[in-house]
Amino acid sequence: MSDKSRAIVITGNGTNCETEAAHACRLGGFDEAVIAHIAEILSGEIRLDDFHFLNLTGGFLDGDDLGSAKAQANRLTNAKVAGTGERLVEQFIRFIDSGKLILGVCNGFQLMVKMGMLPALDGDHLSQTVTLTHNDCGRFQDRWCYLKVDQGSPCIFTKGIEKGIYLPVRHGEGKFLCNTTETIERIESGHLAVFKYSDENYEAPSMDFPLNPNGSQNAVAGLCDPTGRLMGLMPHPEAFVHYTQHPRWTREELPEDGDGLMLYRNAAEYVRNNLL
Ligand SMILES: NC(=O)CC[C@H](N)C(=O)O
Repeated sequence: MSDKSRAIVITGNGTNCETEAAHACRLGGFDEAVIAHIAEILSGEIRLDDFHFLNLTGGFLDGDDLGSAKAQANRLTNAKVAGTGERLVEQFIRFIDSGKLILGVCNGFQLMVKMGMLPALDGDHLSQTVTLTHNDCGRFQDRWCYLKVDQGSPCIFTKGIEKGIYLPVRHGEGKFLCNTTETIERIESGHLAVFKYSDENYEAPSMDFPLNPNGSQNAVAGLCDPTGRLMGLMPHPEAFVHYTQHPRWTREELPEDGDGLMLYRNAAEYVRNNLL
């Protein structure tokens, strides 16, 4: 592979925000960010092996039919890559095992949990143990949320975030739920619940609507796996990379960078330091 840091954004079957995700990767410091249709990957034209950072974006995969991202999770788990004899999921596992990074945003987070990539408590990235389901309020939520960061987390994307970040959510199925109490306990004790919906001072996780827009268990908004290299979150970091995207930018003094940019900067730095 070249000495350039390379990000890939997978699109198709109902994704959106791919242009924003690729822009955030470039702004964060990646030398290249390629937007690839899932068909180009399944046809073997583009290989995940040629990239360091995989982005699974937001959207409405298969129209959210069968539950958000469920059909795509089944497709990606079972589909073969043309001309190679291997299943696409083998490319995913090789990607993970070679120390690379994956970020799933919103529909991409839903896809990661439904494929089993997160939280992957025992290092098994293909068994589903948690889900994201219909918001408690019964409606789509489109609003900005305060996300308290867990500073004890192994997550590589959140290094240097002091208290929390402010990002928009746009989803109908963002309620995080675990299959058993043991799962949530292990997520908590491993500091894998990287972001929690909180009050505006990032002091305490909140179960109150609308601070917590969906009723997520333990107010979980984002998760990482035990390696810290795989992360998913319901809010959209790519939607706040510059201060003019903030809802009150004409009235408040804000730094140039939007809060979401930090995740992409950290990813680019990690790749430069560990994978090139
Ligand atoms: N913005 C998104 O990615 C939406 C995610 C998903 N389709 C939902 O509504 O829950």
